[in-house]
Amino acid sequence: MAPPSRPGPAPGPAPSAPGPVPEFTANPGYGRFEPSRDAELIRRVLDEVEPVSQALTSYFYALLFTRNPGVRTLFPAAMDAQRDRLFKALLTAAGLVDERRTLVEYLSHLSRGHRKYGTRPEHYPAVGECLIDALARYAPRTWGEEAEAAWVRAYTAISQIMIDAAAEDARKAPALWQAEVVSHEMRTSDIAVITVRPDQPYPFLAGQYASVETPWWPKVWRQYSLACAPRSDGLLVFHVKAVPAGWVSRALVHRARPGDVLRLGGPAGSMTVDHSSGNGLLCLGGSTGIAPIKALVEDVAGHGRARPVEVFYGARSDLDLYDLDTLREMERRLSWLSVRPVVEGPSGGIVGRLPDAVRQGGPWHAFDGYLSGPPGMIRSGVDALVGAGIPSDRIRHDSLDGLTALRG
Ligand SMILES: NC(=O)C1=CN([C@@H]2O[C@H](COP(=O)(O)OP(=O)(O)OC[C@H]3O[C@@H](n4cnc5c(N)ncnc54)[C@H](O)[C@@H]3O)[C@@H](O)[C@H]2O)C=CC1
Repeated sequence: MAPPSRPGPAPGPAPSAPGPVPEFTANPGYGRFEPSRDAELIRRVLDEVEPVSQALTSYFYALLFTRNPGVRTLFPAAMDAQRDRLFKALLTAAGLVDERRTLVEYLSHLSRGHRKYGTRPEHYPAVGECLIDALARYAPRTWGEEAEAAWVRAYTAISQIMIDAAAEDARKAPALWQAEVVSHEMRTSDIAVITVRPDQPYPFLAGQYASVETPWWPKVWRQYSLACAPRSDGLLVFHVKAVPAGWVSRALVHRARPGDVLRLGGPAGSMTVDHSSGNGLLCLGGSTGIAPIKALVEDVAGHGRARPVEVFYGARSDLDLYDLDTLREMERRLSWLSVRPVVEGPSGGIVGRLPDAVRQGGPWHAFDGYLSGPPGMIRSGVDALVGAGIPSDRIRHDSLDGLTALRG
Protein backbone atom coordinates (compact mmCIF):
# COMPACT_ATOMS: atom_id res chain seq x y z
CA MET A 1 0.00 0.00 0.00
CA ALA A 2 1.49 3.31 -1.03
CA PRO A 3 1.85 6.04 1.55
CA PRO A 4 -0.55 8.92 1.06
CA SER A 5 1.02 11.89 -0.62
CA ARG A 6 1.68 14.79 1.71
CA PRO A 7 3.14 17.70 -0.18
CA GLY A 8 3.52 21.18 1.15
CA PRO A 9 4.82 22.90 4.24
CA ALA A 10 3.73 22.07 7.77
CA PRO A 11 0.70 24.05 8.82
CA GLY A 12 0.98 22.65 12.37
CA PRO A 13 2.35 24.40 15.46
CA ALA A 14 5.30 26.72 14.85
CA PRO A 15 8.59 25.03 15.69
CA SER A 16 10.02 26.49 18.87
CA ALA A 17 13.32 24.65 18.76
CA PRO A 18 16.10 24.12 16.26
CA GLY A 19 16.26 21.01 14.13
CA PRO A 20 14.45 20.00 11.00
CA VAL A 21 10.69 20.01 10.99
CA PRO A 22 9.43 16.55 10.00
CA GLU A 23 8.54 16.18 6.35
CA PHE A 24 5.51 14.25 7.44
CA THR A 25 3.14 17.17 7.31
CA ALA A 26 -0.47 17.68 6.54
CA ASN A 27 -1.49 18.27 3.00
CA PRO A 28 -2.39 21.99 2.86
CA GLY A 29 -5.92 20.88 2.09
CA TYR A 30 -6.04 19.03 5.42
CA GLY A 31 -5.93 22.34 7.29
CA ARG A 32 -4.93 22.99 10.86
CA PHE A 33 -5.27 20.28 13.47
CA GLU A 34 -8.69 20.61 15.14
CA PRO A 35 -8.72 18.58 18.29
CA SER A 36 -12.36 17.92 19.04
CA ARG A 37 -13.49 17.11 15.48
CA ASP A 38 -10.38 15.10 14.74
CA ALA A 39 -10.55 13.32 18.10
CA GLU A 40 -13.82 11.70 17.14
CA LEU A 41 -12.45 10.43 13.82
CA ILE A 42 -9.31 9.16 15.53
CA ARG A 43 -11.24 7.38 18.28
CA ARG A 44 -13.43 5.59 15.75
CA VAL A 45 -10.33 4.19 14.10
CA LEU A 46 -8.80 3.26 17.47
CA ASP A 47 -11.97 1.39 18.44
CA GLU A 48 -11.86 -0.54 15.20
CA VAL A 49 -8.20 -1.56 15.48
CA GLU A 50 -8.22 -2.45 19.16
CA PRO A 51 -9.22 -6.11 18.67
CA VAL A 52 -6.56 -6.55 15.95
CA SER A 53 -3.81 -4.55 17.61
CA GLN A 54 -1.34 -7.48 17.59
CA ALA A 55 -1.59 -7.97 13.84
CA LEU A 56 -1.53 -4.23 13.29
CA THR A 57 1.63 -3.88 15.38
CA SER A 58 3.40 -6.67 13.47
CA TYR A 59 2.44 -5.12 10.16
CA PHE A 60 3.55 -1.67 11.32
CA TYR A 61 7.02 -2.90 12.31
CA ALA A 62 7.36 -4.98 9.16
CA LEU A 63 6.66 -1.84 7.10
CA LEU A 64 8.95 0.29 9.24
CA PHE A 65 11.94 -2.04 9.04
CA THR A 66 11.48 -2.94 5.38
CA ARG A 67 11.23 0.64 4.25
CA ASN A 68 13.83 1.98 6.69
CA PRO A 69 16.39 -0.74 7.46
CA GLY A 70 18.55 1.79 9.33
CA VAL A 71 15.82 2.27 11.94
CA ARG A 72 16.06 -1.41 12.91
CA THR A 73 19.32 -0.74 14.75
CA LEU A 74 17.50 1.51 17.22
CA PHE A 75 15.58 -1.49 18.53
CA PRO A 76 16.84 -4.50 20.52
CA ALA A 77 17.59 -7.74 18.70
CA ALA A 78 14.63 -9.45 20.39
CA MET A 79 11.60 -7.23 20.11
CA ASP A 80 9.38 -8.91 22.72
CA ALA A 81 8.85 -6.40 25.54
CA GLN A 82 10.08 -3.38 23.62
CA ARG A 83 8.02 -4.28 20.65
CA ASP A 84 4.66 -2.87 21.54
CA ARG A 85 5.93 0.22 23.30
CA LEU A 86 6.36 2.57 20.39
CA PHE A 87 3.10 1.57 18.88
CA LYS A 88 1.15 1.73 22.14
CA ALA A 89 2.63 5.15 22.80
CA LEU A 90 1.52 6.35 19.39
CA LEU A 91 -1.96 5.09 19.95
CA THR A 92 -2.09 6.54 23.47
CA ALA A 93 -1.00 9.92 22.15
CA ALA A 94 -3.51 9.82 19.33
CA GLY A 95 -6.25 9.00 21.83
CA LEU A 96 -5.33 12.11 23.83
CA VAL A 97 -5.52 14.60 20.98
CA ASP A 98 -8.28 16.64 22.57
CA GLU A 99 -6.59 16.78 25.98
CA ARG A 100 -3.85 19.15 24.99
CA ARG A 101 -2.24 19.61 28.42
CA THR A 102 -2.04 15.90 29.18
CA LEU A 103 -0.90 15.23 25.63
CA VAL A 104 1.97 17.71 25.81
CA GLU A 105 3.03 16.44 29.24
CA TYR A 106 2.85 12.84 28.11
CA LEU A 107 4.75 13.46 24.89
CA SER A 108 7.42 15.61 26.50
CA HIS A 109 8.05 12.87 29.04
CA LEU A 110 8.08 10.25 26.29
CA SER A 111 10.38 12.30 24.11
CA ARG A 112 12.94 12.88 26.87
CA GLY A 113 12.89 9.12 27.45
CA HIS A 114 13.45 8.47 23.74
CA ARG A 115 16.70 10.43 23.55
CA LYS A 116 18.65 7.46 24.90
CA TYR A 117 17.45 5.31 21.96
CA GLY A 118 19.08 7.70 19.49
CA THR A 119 15.76 8.90 18.05
CA ARG A 120 16.26 11.78 15.61
CA PRO A 121 13.80 14.21 13.99
CA GLU A 122 14.09 12.47 10.61
CA HIS A 123 12.73 9.23 12.10
CA TYR A 124 9.33 10.77 12.73
CA PRO A 125 8.14 10.97 9.11
CA ALA A 126 9.16 7.36 8.52
CA VAL A 127 7.19 6.17 11.55
CA GLY A 128 4.21 8.34 10.59
CA GLU A 129 3.95 6.93 7.10
CA CYS A 130 4.03 3.35 8.36
CA LEU A 131 1.50 4.13 11.07
CA ILE A 132 -0.93 5.60 8.54
CA ASP A 133 -0.50 2.68 6.17
CA ALA A 134 -0.96 0.13 8.94
CA LEU A 135 -4.10 1.86 10.17
CA ALA A 136 -5.48 2.11 6.65
CA ARG A 137 -5.10 -1.62 6.28
CA TYR A 138 -6.51 -2.64 9.67
CA ALA A 139 -9.37 -0.14 9.95
CA PRO A 140 -11.15 -0.67 6.63
CA ARG A 141 -14.54 0.30 8.09
CA THR A 142 -13.63 3.67 9.62
CA TRP A 143 -10.71 4.67 7.39
CA GLY A 144 -11.24 7.18 4.64
CA GLU A 145 -10.04 10.56 3.45
CA GLU A 146 -11.37 12.40 6.49
CA ALA A 147 -9.96 9.90 9.00
CA GLU A 148 -6.61 9.93 7.27
CA ALA A 149 -6.51 13.72 7.32
CA ALA A 150 -7.28 13.71 11.06
CA TRP A 151 -4.52 11.16 11.76
CA VAL A 152 -2.00 13.05 9.66
CA ARG A 153 -2.79 16.29 11.49
CA ALA A 154 -2.58 14.58 14.87
CA TYR A 155 0.67 12.82 14.02
CA THR A 156 2.22 16.01 12.70
CA ALA A 157 1.33 17.80 15.93
CA ILE A 158 2.56 14.84 18.02
CA SER A 159 5.91 14.65 16.26
CA GLN A 160 6.46 18.38 16.52
CA ILE A 161 5.79 18.35 20.27
CA MET A 162 8.22 15.46 20.67
CA ILE A 163 10.95 17.01 18.53
CA ASP A 164 10.67 20.30 20.40
CA ALA A 165 10.75 18.58 23.80
CA ALA A 166 13.84 16.53 22.84
CA ALA A 167 15.63 19.63 21.56
CA GLU A 168 14.83 21.50 24.75
CA ASP A 169 16.05 18.63 26.90
CA ALA A 170 19.25 18.35 24.84
CA ARG A 171 20.14 21.89 25.89
CA LYS A 172 20.06 20.81 29.54
CA ALA A 173 21.19 17.19 29.75
CA PRO A 174 22.98 14.43 27.87
CA ALA A 175 20.93 11.69 26.22
CA LEU A 176 22.62 9.07 28.39
CA TRP A 177 25.24 8.50 31.04
CA GLN A 178 27.89 5.78 31.41
CA ALA A 179 27.86 4.47 34.96
CA GLU A 180 30.48 2.19 36.43
CA VAL A 181 29.43 -0.33 39.04
CA VAL A 182 31.43 0.46 42.19
CA SER A 183 29.77 -2.01 44.55
CA HIS A 184 27.47 -4.99 44.24
CA GLU A 185 26.01 -6.52 47.37
CA MET A 186 23.70 -9.54 47.41
CA ARG A 187 21.06 -9.04 50.13
CA THR A 188 18.98 -12.16 49.46
CA SER A 189 19.38 -14.92 46.88
CA ASP A 190 17.69 -12.71 44.29
CA ILE A 191 18.05 -9.09 45.45
CA ALA A 192 21.20 -7.01 44.95
CA VAL A 193 22.02 -3.48 46.06
CA ILE A 194 24.12 -1.92 43.31
CA THR A 195 26.03 1.36 43.56
CA VAL A 196 27.23 3.09 40.39
CA ARG A 197 29.34 6.13 39.56
CA PRO A 198 27.99 8.11 36.58
CA ASP A 199 30.56 9.65 34.22
CA GLN A 200 28.99 13.09 34.67
CA PRO A 201 26.60 14.59 37.22
CA TYR A 202 23.22 12.91 37.18
CA PRO A 203 20.59 15.47 38.20
CA PHE A 204 17.57 13.84 39.78
CA LEU A 205 15.10 14.26 42.61
CA ALA A 206 14.68 11.78 45.45
CA GLY A 207 11.92 9.34 44.54
CA GLN A 208 12.63 9.32 40.77
CA TYR A 209 13.75 6.40 38.62
CA ALA A 210 16.30 5.86 35.86
CA SER A 211 16.33 3.68 32.74
CA VAL A 212 19.18 1.19 32.79
CA GLU A 213 20.84 -0.76 29.97
CA THR A 214 23.39 -3.50 30.67
CA PRO A 215 26.28 -4.49 28.39
CA TRP A 216 24.77 -7.98 28.09
CA TRP A 217 21.41 -6.95 26.59
CA PRO A 218 22.08 -4.00 24.30
CA LYS A 219 19.12 -1.68 23.68
CA VAL A 220 17.01 -3.45 26.28
CA TRP A 221 16.15 -0.82 28.86
CA ARG A 222 14.49 -1.30 32.23
CA GLN A 223 13.53 1.27 34.81
CA TYR A 224 14.76 1.15 38.39
CA SER A 225 14.05 3.56 41.20
CA LEU A 226 17.00 5.37 42.71
CA ALA A 227 17.41 4.22 46.29
CA CYS A 228 19.07 7.38 47.52
CA ALA A 229 18.61 11.14 47.48
CA PRO A 230 21.26 13.05 45.46
CA ARG A 231 24.61 12.55 47.24
CA SER A 232 27.62 14.78 47.50
CA ASP A 233 29.82 12.01 46.01
CA GLY A 234 27.46 11.73 42.99
CA LEU A 235 27.00 7.96 43.43
CA LEU A 236 23.65 6.34 42.64
CA VAL A 237 22.15 3.27 44.32
CA PHE A 238 19.69 0.75 42.87
CA HIS A 239 17.89 -2.18 44.50
CA VAL A 240 17.32 -4.88 41.91
CA LYS A 241 15.34 -8.09 42.24
CA ALA A 242 16.02 -10.82 39.66
CA VAL A 243 12.68 -11.83 38.22
CA PRO A 244 12.36 -15.16 36.37
CA ALA A 245 11.97 -13.80 32.82
CA GLY A 246 13.77 -10.54 33.50
CA TRP A 247 16.88 -10.47 31.34
CA VAL A 248 18.10 -7.14 32.63
CA SER A 249 17.29 -7.74 36.28
CA ARG A 250 18.90 -11.19 36.19
CA ALA A 251 22.03 -9.79 34.56
CA LEU A 252 22.23 -6.98 37.11
CA VAL A 253 21.79 -9.32 40.06
CA HIS A 254 23.75 -12.38 38.95
CA ARG A 255 26.28 -11.09 36.45
CA ALA A 256 27.18 -7.44 37.11
CA ARG A 257 30.34 -6.86 39.10
CA PRO A 258 32.37 -3.79 40.12
CA GLY A 259 34.05 -2.36 37.04
CA ASP A 260 31.17 -3.18 34.68
CA VAL A 261 29.74 -0.16 32.90
CA LEU A 262 25.99 0.36 32.56
CA ARG A 263 24.22 3.05 30.56
CA LEU A 264 21.56 5.25 32.15
CA GLY A 265 18.81 7.29 30.55
CA GLY A 266 17.67 10.52 32.19
CA PRO A 267 15.68 10.53 35.43
CA ALA A 268 11.90 10.50 35.41
CA GLY A 269 9.02 10.08 37.79
CA SER A 270 6.64 12.10 39.88
CA MET A 271 6.90 10.42 43.29
CA THR A 272 8.91 13.27 44.75
CA VAL A 273 8.53 15.04 48.09
CA ASP A 274 6.23 18.04 48.14
CA HIS A 275 8.37 20.36 50.26
CA SER A 276 5.72 23.08 50.16
CA SER A 277 3.48 20.90 52.32
CA GLY A 278 3.79 20.63 56.09
CA ASN A 279 1.94 17.32 56.06
CA GLY A 280 3.47 14.10 57.22
CA LEU A 281 4.52 11.43 54.72
CA LEU A 282 2.75 8.09 54.78
CA CYS A 283 4.95 5.77 52.72
CA LEU A 284 4.17 2.25 51.51
CA GLY A 285 7.11 0.34 50.05
CA GLY A 286 6.58 -3.25 48.85
CA SER A 287 9.70 -5.38 48.37
CA THR A 288 12.24 -3.43 46.25
CA GLY A 289 9.63 -0.66 46.19
CA ILE A 290 11.27 0.38 49.46
CA ALA A 291 14.15 1.82 47.39
CA PRO A 292 12.59 5.18 46.44
CA ILE A 293 10.91 5.41 49.86
CA LYS A 294 14.35 5.36 51.42
CA ALA A 295 15.35 8.16 49.05
CA LEU A 296 12.34 10.18 50.24
CA VAL A 297 13.37 9.72 53.89
CA GLU A 298 16.89 10.94 53.07
CA ASP A 299 15.40 13.89 51.22
CA VAL A 300 13.23 14.91 54.20
CA ALA A 301 16.26 14.51 56.49
CA GLY A 302 18.32 16.68 54.13
CA HIS A 303 15.74 19.47 54.26
CA GLY A 304 16.13 19.70 58.01
CA ARG A 305 12.44 20.19 58.76
CA ALA A 306 11.00 17.56 61.07
CA ARG A 307 7.89 16.15 59.44
CA PRO A 308 6.42 12.87 60.59
CA VAL A 309 7.34 10.08 58.16
CA GLU A 310 5.60 6.75 58.63
CA VAL A 311 7.05 3.95 56.53
CA PHE A 312 5.19 0.67 56.04
CA TYR A 313 7.66 -1.80 54.54
CA GLY A 314 5.98 -4.88 53.06
CA ALA A 315 7.33 -8.24 51.95
CA ARG A 316 6.23 -11.83 51.62
CA SER A 317 8.27 -13.00 54.63
CA ASP A 318 10.71 -11.67 57.25
CA LEU A 319 13.61 -12.99 55.13
CA ASP A 320 12.53 -10.76 52.24
CA LEU A 321 12.84 -7.58 54.34
CA TYR A 322 16.35 -7.17 52.94
CA ASP A 323 16.76 -3.52 53.90
CA LEU A 324 15.14 -3.50 57.33
CA ASP A 325 18.40 -3.13 59.26
CA THR A 326 19.31 0.07 57.39
CA LEU A 327 15.83 1.49 57.90
CA ARG A 328 15.96 0.62 61.59
CA GLU A 329 19.26 2.43 61.84
CA MET A 330 17.71 5.51 60.19
CA GLU A 331 14.77 5.26 62.58
CA ARG A 332 17.16 5.41 65.55
CA ARG A 333 18.81 8.56 64.19
CA LEU A 334 15.69 10.39 62.98
CA SER A 335 13.14 11.10 65.71
CA TRP A 336 10.34 11.84 63.21
CA LEU A 337 10.70 8.52 61.36
CA SER A 338 8.74 5.38 62.15
CA VAL A 339 9.27 2.11 60.26
CA ARG A 340 6.80 -0.77 60.42
CA PRO A 341 7.55 -4.05 58.69
CA VAL A 342 4.52 -5.91 57.34
CA VAL A 343 4.79 -9.49 56.08
CA GLU A 344 2.33 -12.00 54.73
CA GLY A 345 3.66 -15.02 56.63
CA PRO A 346 4.27 -15.64 60.33
CA SER A 347 6.30 -12.80 61.80
CA GLY A 348 7.20 -10.88 64.90
CA GLY A 349 5.92 -7.73 63.12
CA ILE A 350 2.58 -6.90 61.52
CA VAL A 351 1.11 -9.80 59.55
CA GLY A 352 -0.91 -9.18 56.38
CA ARG A 353 -0.74 -7.01 53.32
CA LEU A 354 0.40 -3.41 53.26
CA PRO A 355 -2.97 -1.77 52.55
CA ASP A 356 -4.60 -3.66 55.44
CA ALA A 357 -1.84 -2.63 57.82
CA VAL A 358 -2.32 1.02 56.82
CA ARG A 359 -6.07 0.78 57.35
CA GLN A 360 -5.45 -0.43 60.91
CA GLY A 361 -3.25 2.58 61.69
CA GLY A 362 -3.91 6.30 61.45
CA PRO A 363 -5.52 8.75 61.54
CA TRP A 364 -3.88 9.71 58.21
CA HIS A 365 -5.75 12.84 57.11
CA ALA A 366 -2.73 15.05 57.94
CA PHE A 367 -0.45 12.92 55.74
CA ASP A 368 0.43 12.82 52.04
CA GLY A 369 0.63 9.33 50.52
CA TYR A 370 3.65 7.85 48.69
CA LEU A 371 3.50 4.33 47.26
CA SER A 372 6.03 2.13 45.51
CA GLY A 373 5.89 -1.58 44.75
CA PRO A 374 4.01 -4.09 42.62
CA PRO A 375 1.06 -2.68 40.62
CA GLY A 376 -1.55 -4.60 42.63
CA MET A 377 -0.15 -3.19 45.86
CA ILE A 378 -0.21 0.32 44.46
CA ARG A 379 -3.81 -0.04 43.31
CA SER A 380 -5.13 -1.38 46.61
CA GLY A 381 -2.81 0.90 48.57
CA VAL A 382 -4.26 3.98 46.86
CA ASP A 383 -7.78 2.74 47.69
CA ALA A 384 -6.77 2.29 51.33
CA LEU A 385 -5.26 5.79 51.52
CA VAL A 386 -8.27 7.43 49.89
CA GLY A 387 -10.49 5.44 52.27
CA ALA A 388 -8.40 6.76 55.16
CA GLY A 389 -9.18 10.35 54.17
CA ILE A 390 -6.16 11.32 52.00
CA PRO A 391 -7.45 13.04 48.84
CA SER A 392 -6.11 11.44 45.65
CA ASP A 393 -4.29 14.63 44.61
CA ARG A 394 -2.12 14.18 47.72
CA ILE A 395 -1.13 10.63 46.80
CA ARG A 396 1.97 10.08 44.65
CA HIS A 397 3.25 6.99 42.92
CA ASP A 398 4.84 5.94 39.65
CA SER A 399 3.65 2.70 38.26
CA LEU A 400 6.63 3.05 35.91
CA ASP A 401 4.27 3.83 33.11
CA GLY A 402 4.56 7.36 31.84
CA LEU A 403 0.92 8.11 31.40
CA THR A 404 -0.18 6.55 34.67
CA ALA A 405 2.54 8.50 36.40
CA LEU A 406 1.20 11.72 34.96
CA ARG A 407 -2.34 11.01 35.86
CA GLY A 408 -1.64 9.22 39.12
N1 LIG B 1 8.63 3.06 41.92
C1 LIG B 1 7.98 1.90 42.03
O1 LIG B 1 6.76 1.84 42.02
C2 LIG B 1 8.75 0.66 42.18
C3 LIG B 1 8.14 -0.53 41.93
N2 LIG B 1 8.81 -1.69 42.11
C4 LIG B 1 8.08 -2.88 41.81
O2 LIG B 1 7.93 -3.60 43.01
C5 LIG B 1 7.67 -4.92 42.67
C6 LIG B 1 8.35 -5.82 43.64
O3 LIG B 1 7.78 -7.06 43.35
P1 LIG B 1 7.82 -8.31 44.27
O4 LIG B 1 9.15 -8.38 44.92
O5 LIG B 1 7.39 -9.43 43.46
O6 LIG B 1 6.72 -7.95 45.36
P2 LIG B 1 6.13 -8.95 46.43
O7 LIG B 1 5.27 -9.92 45.75
O8 LIG B 1 7.21 -9.44 47.30
O9 LIG B 1 5.17 -7.95 47.25
C7 LIG B 1 5.68 -6.85 47.93
C8 LIG B 1 4.63 -6.35 48.90
O10 LIG B 1 3.45 -5.97 48.20
C9 LIG B 1 2.33 -6.64 48.75
N3 LIG B 1 1.43 -6.96 47.66
C10 LIG B 1 1.72 -7.63 46.53
N4 LIG B 1 0.63 -7.69 45.75
C11 LIG B 1 -0.36 -7.04 46.40
C12 LIG B 1 -1.72 -6.76 46.10
N5 LIG B 1 -2.30 -7.16 44.97
N6 LIG B 1 -2.44 -6.08 47.01
C13 LIG B 1 -1.88 -5.66 48.15
N7 LIG B 1 -0.61 -5.89 48.50
C14 LIG B 1 0.14 -6.58 47.62
C15 LIG B 1 2.87 -7.88 49.38
O11 LIG B 1 2.02 -8.31 50.43
C16 LIG B 1 4.18 -7.38 49.92
O12 LIG B 1 3.99 -6.70 51.13
C17 LIG B 1 8.09 -5.14 41.24
O13 LIG B 1 6.91 -5.26 40.49
C18 LIG B 1 8.79 -3.82 40.89
O14 LIG B 1 8.61 -3.47 39.54
C19 LIG B 1 10.08 -1.74 42.58
C20 LIG B 1 10.75 -0.56 42.84
C21 LIG B 1 10.15 0.72 42.64
